[in-house]
Amino acid sequence: MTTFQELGLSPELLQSINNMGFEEATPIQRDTIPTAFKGTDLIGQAQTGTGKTAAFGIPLIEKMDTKSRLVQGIVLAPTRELAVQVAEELNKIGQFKGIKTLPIYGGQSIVRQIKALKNGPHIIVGTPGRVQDHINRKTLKLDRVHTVVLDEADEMLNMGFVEDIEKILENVPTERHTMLFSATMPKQIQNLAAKFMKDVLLIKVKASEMTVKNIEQEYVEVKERQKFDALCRFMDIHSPELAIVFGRTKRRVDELSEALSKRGYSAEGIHGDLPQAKRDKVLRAFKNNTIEVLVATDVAARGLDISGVSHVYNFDIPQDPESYVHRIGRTGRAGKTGYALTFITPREIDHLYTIEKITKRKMVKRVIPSVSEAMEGQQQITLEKLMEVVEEDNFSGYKQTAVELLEENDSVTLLAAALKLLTKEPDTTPISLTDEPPLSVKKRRPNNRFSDRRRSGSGGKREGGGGRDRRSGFSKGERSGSREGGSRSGGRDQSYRSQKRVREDFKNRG
Ligand SMILES: Nc1ncnc2c1ncn2[C@@H]1O[C@H](COP(=O)(O)OP(=O)(O)OP(=O)(O)O)[C@@H](O)[C@H]1O
Ligand SMILES: [Mg+2]
Repeated sequence: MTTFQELGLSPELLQSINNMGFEEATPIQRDTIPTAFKGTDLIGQAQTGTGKTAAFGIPLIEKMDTKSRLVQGIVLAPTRELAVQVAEELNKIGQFKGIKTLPIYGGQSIVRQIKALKNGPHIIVGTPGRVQDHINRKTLKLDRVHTVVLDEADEMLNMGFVEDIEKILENVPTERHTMLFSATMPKQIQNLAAKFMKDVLLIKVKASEMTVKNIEQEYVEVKERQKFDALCRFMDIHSPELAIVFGRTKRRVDELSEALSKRGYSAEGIHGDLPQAKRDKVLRAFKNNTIEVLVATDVAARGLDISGVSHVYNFDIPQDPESYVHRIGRTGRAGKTGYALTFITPREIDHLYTIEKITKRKMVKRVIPSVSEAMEGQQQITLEKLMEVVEEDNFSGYKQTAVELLEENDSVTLLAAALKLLTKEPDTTPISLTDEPPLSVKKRRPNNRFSDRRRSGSGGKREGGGGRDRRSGFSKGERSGSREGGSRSGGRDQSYRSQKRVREDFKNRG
């Protein structure tokens, strides 16, 4: 165990870390913070949800000069929501040192951002498009920046972003400290990264598997037409606290969230073609538990830290193993348990093997639950809710009516009727979902992945690895306004009940 004190943090940072409830450093924090303090360029790779943000955030903030009103540090992130989330975390870490971090991203009023930039933030967390926009307008100067971080570095350095990053870095002094972080770091991206750094050190937290152990991973083979009913049945059985359902395209997400709502689930969709205000609203509702199911493109696959996400459903198989790792990493964060289920159509089975090979982890095969199993699942949920009310013992106003009812009916009949009333029975409301063709082999390859993004057509538009840019389907009109797109967020605590439920689900699946 390594404490933050042992890592040599200043009293101000120790105070904020303590306020944030961090008791000990995670392995990536333990391994990277001392190296970062020395100013060595590094690539930090560790599994999803293991505290990479603070691993770069702590040294970044320690290096800030509070007396200066110039921007000294910049963090680049692939999506808007992730930029916001990272800025929030940095503001927490820098709270007692008086370090101000400002997120700047597309889709938000540029005038507001220009005003905020004049307030002298020490650190900027931005999406590449909007950062470039401010550089061009001369509303953001990076000539005093001494530390640069690329969060989700492999995503940032893919072909869709690399030119933007190069352009931004041209504005930063060459004498700088650069840090790259991600849960995945394909070899070719590591090689590319060397171009941006000096004597780079790869700090990789050793793990036998690429995904965290506490995420239960399963798959189910389904025909395209069976997918939706299968999803509903699985969700009825699992009863997720919060679930993310990933679809391949924007159209898919729209249709899926509408179909789920029709069937009585509390679901909303998020993707890069939605106005930023809508994206913010949906994500806020998900974090507040106002909605229980977030249907998303890969825009929500990277970095988002929403506690309470107990289940991830890959309704469509991800485009590549990296995307799989990040998608399922939205659950099972900070040591919590999680569950991920991937739908595979018969022609996509090879993709499953590739994912298993790269992640070094086998998924357990499931079969589609029957209607009666789904029904049992729902009854179980009703029972749990009922027993909670019984424990709360706050229903004396109903007792007289109960006594009267029991005079004319037997208790089993009454209870069964009440259970029926409370149970969400399997619903067969017709829905409309356009078939998605199976993922083809060539689209999986990282090098093709990016050109796929550029090619994305209108109907079933792909979002690409993060649904960000003109190249990833974030498309039109984002040059000056809302170019990058994307999405991520911050968190709550998973309740005991949901954890218990997850565990019980695991047991039920045997
Ligand atoms: N030392 C710590 N002790 C306890 N919780 C921590 C610690 N460090 C970070 N966390 C919390 O763990 C959660 C995950 O952290 P973070 O989002 O930085 O993960 P990540 O490694 O960047 O994941 P991803 O690869 O998905 O981006 C956050 O809620 C964060 O506040
Ligand atoms: Mg992260």
